[in-house]
Amino acid sequence: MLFKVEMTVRLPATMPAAEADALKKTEREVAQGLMRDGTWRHLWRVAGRYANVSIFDVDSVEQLHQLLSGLPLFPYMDVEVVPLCRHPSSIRDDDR
Ligand SMILES: O=C(O)C[C@H]1C=CC(=O)O1
Repeated sequence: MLFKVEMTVRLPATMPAAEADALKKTEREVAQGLMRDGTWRHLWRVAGRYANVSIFDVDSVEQLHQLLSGLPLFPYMDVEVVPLCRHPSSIRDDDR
């Protein structure tokens, strides 16, 4: 099942830089692990914002929720999830 997920990160201005850097480093490691195993298919920066648009390939909504809520930056994110299905006009065979 494919989902478009938009994550907007809002770290508190009062968070010490070292704590923010550590969270971002751990987040990157988790994200790259999920990208390597194919679960986090795409990760794009939204230009001009501390936000991303991602495509996840998961087995269930529960798996997606578990994954998103386990991200190190999750407590500081606004997350919007949109379910996707194949477009009948698509000529790609990697979008199902
Ligand atoms: O930077 C972000 O958009 C937040 C988050 C998503 C992946 C990652 O490494 O950090």
